[in-house]
Amino acid sequence: MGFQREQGEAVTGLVVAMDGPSGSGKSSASRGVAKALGLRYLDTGAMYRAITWWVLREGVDLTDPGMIAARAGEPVLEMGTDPGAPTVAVGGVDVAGPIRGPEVTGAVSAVSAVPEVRRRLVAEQRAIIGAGDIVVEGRDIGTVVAPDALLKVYLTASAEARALRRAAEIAGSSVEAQQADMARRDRLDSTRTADPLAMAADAVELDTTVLNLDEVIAEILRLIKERT
Ligand SMILES: Nc1ncnc2c1ncn2[C@@H]1O[C@H](COP(=O)(O)OP(=O)(O)O)[C@@H](O)[C@H]1O
Ligand SMILES: Nc1ccn([C@H]2C[C@H](O)[C@@H](COP(=O)(O)OP(=O)(O)O)O2)c(=O)n1
Repeated sequence: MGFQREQGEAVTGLVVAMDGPSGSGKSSASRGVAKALGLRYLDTGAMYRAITWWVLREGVDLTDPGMIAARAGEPVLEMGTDPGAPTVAVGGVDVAGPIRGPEVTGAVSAVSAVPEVRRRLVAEQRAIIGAGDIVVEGRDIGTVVAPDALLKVYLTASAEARALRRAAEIAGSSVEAQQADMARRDRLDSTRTADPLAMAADAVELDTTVLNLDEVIAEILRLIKERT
C-alpha cells in the first residue's frame, strides 16, 4: 500500500492527522480520504471509548482518577484499520456497538483525562501508525501523537451543524440534547492540563458547516496532493 505520486513514484510513510471536535466530520472524512488513497485508518476516539467501556464493565469508580490510572494498562485493545470496515475489540470482545452508547459517551471525557490512559494510548497509536500510510483521527493527533504528519487538518463546524448531524444519527435524540452534550464534552475535553482540542500551529483549519462530505474529502485530497 502506498500513496502514488502522479509520476508513479510510490510515496511511503504518508500520515494525515485529522483533529477537531465531535460532529465536525472527522470519521467520515478520514475514512473517505483513506479509501480514496488506499491508506489505513485509525479512529483514536474509539480507543478512548473502548478503554471507557472496559472501565465501566469492571465497575471502576469514575470519580477516582487514581483507580482508573492503576488499571489503565489492563485491557487489551485490538484496532482494525481497514477504512471500509474498521473494527475495535477489547480482550477479544467486539465493542463497536456499545462504545457508541450513552453510558460510554457520558464517561469518556473523564477517562480520557487520566494521564496514564493517554500515555498508554498515545504509545499504542504511534505503534499502529508505524511506518505510515494512514489517516489518523482524534483530538491531539497533530499536536501530540503525530507532530510530523505530512498534513494536519483541523475540522470545525458550527455548534448547530454538529448537533444536527449527531441528532440525525441517534434515534430518539434531539438537536438540543446533542448540542448540550457536545458543549459539555468540549468543555471537559479542553479544560484538562494538556488541551487535546488545541489546534496545531501548522494545521489547516477547514470549516465544514456549509460543505457536504464529498466537498470536504475533495479539499483534503487537494491539500495532500499539494504536499506530495
Ligand atoms: N460535511 C458534512 N455535511 C453533512 N453531514 C456530515 C458532514 N460530515 C459528516 N457528516 C455527518 O455528520 C455525522 C458526524 O460525522 P462524523 O464523521 O462521525 O464526525 P466526528 O468523527 O467528527 O464526530 C455523521 O452522521 C456524518 O455522516
Ligand atoms: N485523540 C483523542 C480522541 C478522543 N478523545 C476523547 C475526547 C472525546 O470526548 C472522546 C470520544 O472521541 P470520539 O472522537 O469518538 O468522539 P465523537 O465521536 O467525535 O463524539 O475521546 C481524546 O481525548 N483524544
